[in-house]
Amino acid sequence: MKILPSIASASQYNIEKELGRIGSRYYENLHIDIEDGNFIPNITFGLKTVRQIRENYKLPFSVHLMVSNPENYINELKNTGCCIIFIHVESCRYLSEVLNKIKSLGIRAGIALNPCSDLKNYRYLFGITDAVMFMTSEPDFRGQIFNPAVLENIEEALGEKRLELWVDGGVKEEHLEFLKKKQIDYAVMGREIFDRENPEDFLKRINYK
Ligand SMILES: O=C(CO)[C@H](O)[C@H](O)COP(=O)(O)O
Repeated sequence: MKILPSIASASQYNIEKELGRIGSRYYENLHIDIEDGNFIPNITFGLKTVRQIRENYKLPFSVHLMVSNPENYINELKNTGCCIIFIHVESCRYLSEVLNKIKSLGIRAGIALNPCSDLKNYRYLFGITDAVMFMTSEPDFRGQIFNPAVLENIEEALGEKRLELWVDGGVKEEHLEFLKKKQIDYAVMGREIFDRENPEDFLKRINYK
């Protein structure tokens, strides 16, 4: 399992400095939550900020669109070095259309599920989606406490299908063993990384042990 830092949980006042604190050696890509104040109440980054980070930072981005109408963001993200874009299953009507649009740009496409959504209802997308992300807490400032119950029925929902599995929300070091047992491939971590005195050392320790 690989750990990815989520820049939305860093100090928004000091993005450049925060990127310096995590360096670029000990993780695969930078996780960016784009939140629009509509799909969820909080607002994080706009596309202009994403483009400016791109100009000054070399690793790929995994982008998590926590927005209404994610289809409006896809073209703009084309040249920003995204390795994967997640759209929320609750955010638009025609999910397969948006996933195919992302893939047509040569970017991997994933579905993200809020804690209340049941993966079983999205099995029809298993042939299209490259990955599934489970929100392991409610998004935004709603406590964001890791809830293991979100992952209770994933084996049943997945059946024989082997999809790349991600988790995001409230993940702490103490949850990593449980997540490995659940065969999670990527765990996104925000506060657990950026609230540390030396986040780069932490990434080195958990990703390279
Ligand atoms: O910001 C978020 C949702 O709004 C995400 O949950 C974030 O990527 C992870 O943050 P944390 O690990 O601090 O819960």
